[in-house]
Amino acid sequence: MNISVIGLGKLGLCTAACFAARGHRVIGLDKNKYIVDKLQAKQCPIDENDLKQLLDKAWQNLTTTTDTENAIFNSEITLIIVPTPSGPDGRFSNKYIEDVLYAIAPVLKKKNEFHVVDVVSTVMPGSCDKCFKPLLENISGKVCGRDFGLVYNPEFVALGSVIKDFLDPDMVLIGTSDEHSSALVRDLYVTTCNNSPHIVIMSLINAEITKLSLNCFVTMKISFANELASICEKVPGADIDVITDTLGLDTRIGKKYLRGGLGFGGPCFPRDNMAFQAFAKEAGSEARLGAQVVAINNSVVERLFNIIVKKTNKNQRIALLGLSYKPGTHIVEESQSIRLAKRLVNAGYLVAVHDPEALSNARDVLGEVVTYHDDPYLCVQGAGAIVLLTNWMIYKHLDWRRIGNLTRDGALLLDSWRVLKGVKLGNFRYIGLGVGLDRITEGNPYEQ
Ligand SMILES: NC(=O)C1=CN([C@@H]2O[C@H](COP(=O)(O)OP(=O)(O)OC[C@H]3O[C@@H](n4cnc5c(N)ncnc54)[C@H](O)[C@@H]3O)[C@@H](O)[C@H]2O)C=CC1
Ligand SMILES: O=C(O)[C@H]1O[C@H](OP(=O)(O)OP(=O)(O)OC[C@H]2O[C@@H](n3ccc(=O)[nH]c3=O)[C@H](O)[C@@H]2O)[C@H](O)[C@@H](O)[C@@H]1O
Repeated sequence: MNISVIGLGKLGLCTAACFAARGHRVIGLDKNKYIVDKLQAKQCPIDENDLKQLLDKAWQNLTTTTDTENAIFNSEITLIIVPTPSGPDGRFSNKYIEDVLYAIAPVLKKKNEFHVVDVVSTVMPGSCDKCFKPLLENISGKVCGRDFGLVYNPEFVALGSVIKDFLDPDMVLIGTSDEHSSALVRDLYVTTCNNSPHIVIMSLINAEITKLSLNCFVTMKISFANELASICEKVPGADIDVITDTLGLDTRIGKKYLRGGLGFGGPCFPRDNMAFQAFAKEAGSEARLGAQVVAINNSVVERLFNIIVKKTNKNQRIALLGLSYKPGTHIVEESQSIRLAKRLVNAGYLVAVHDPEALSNARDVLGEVVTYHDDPYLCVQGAGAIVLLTNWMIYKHLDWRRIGNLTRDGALLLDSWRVLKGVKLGNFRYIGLGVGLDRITEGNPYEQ
């Protein structure tokens, strides 16, 4: 098929590369000159697992242009994958999508063949029917569903595994204005995915609500696990992992995204929850669970902070290991670790931080109020407490006996994801978040 993709960022370029590597002819368009120049030089401008190798298979079918008319005339479907930033009220802005639609609509007016406009960006429910469709119809003078098609086709991919998730999805969601458009988009995915996903076709509004509610449901699972973890902490002998691992065996629940720990962060989950609440309010209803999911997530940082306050002296250095919102990325947007760092600094603690990839991004957000370390052993030197935050694999494999000698005697070791369970440790007071203490000994109550 002939596809155009407008917006070649973290999701758009991976999408374009997947289609092109599977033999579809793809025209990519981005307003960022750096991205276009790099692609024209056959270089990969985005840091995402497997993208470089996929592009090697895609180059022969992937061209770039800065001309919208060229992109529309030479394709049957246009995917729009531009940002939809959140406003202060939690709603996503359609500004960038509208910019693209204003450029596409006059071309639709001129084009005689049927063309499908496929919005992939995450949008507020109601955007397609109330905003995109009237905009395109008014400017093109054509009728949506008859002369051109409008599709809402969000992706369920996580950063770091965008390509794997894209090629092996559980489902493909297609909201559509008409059957012809959904059939075209379905064929595009059938000929691209490695597996045979469920392909679900529905109205535009239902697809918009489905995308947002899926992310909110997943975060509800995470917050459930974190609430359970906070209860387990108070119960001698209780262990969050033993319980959630077993809960996950029930197919009504499932194991994925049920890990108690630091809570969720990043550029997607937190803002999707806020948008869902704004959407419910706008619809004259209320997302009561959603508000609790966010409150429980915020309280994880408070739990960590309170343990640190209780178990250390203010003049002791606190070493935070892991700053990105999850391992495998340098992104610190809405990172729980960054929140904890700010909370500690504001309370007067001396904070030292380490991360294998996110130090530079963290410095942009935190400034010089903490000390930054490339070497974890230097970060923990003389610390009264070490807090294991983002669960990078390297932390499990550090020489913990050596670290025991570098830190203060009996330093607190607070392990958000319990990665050190079973690891031989030095002289620490070890606390796994979500683990109740079954041995209370005077003077060193948290030793396990
Ligand atoms: N990154 C991800 O894994 C996921 C992203 N999404 C959604 O996809 C959308 C895009 O996200 P990302 O790819 O992460 O954003 P991004 O910021 O990495 O990329 C967006 C790209 O669009 C380009 N752009 C903006 N306005 C344009 C215009 N008028 N014409 C041409 N290009 C334009 C920008 O230059 C940029 O390269 C957002 O709505 C996001 O919520 C949804 C699921 C996963
Ligand atoms: O809509 C989006 O844009 C995307 O948002 C998330 O993707 P992403 O934010 O990249 O990352 P995830 O790997 O899902 O992790 C999100 C957060 O949840 C946390 N998490 C994950 C799993 C878990 O059991 N517990 C938990 O706290 C992680 O630590 C991380 O902070 C979704 O997983 C994607 O399906 C979706 O397409």
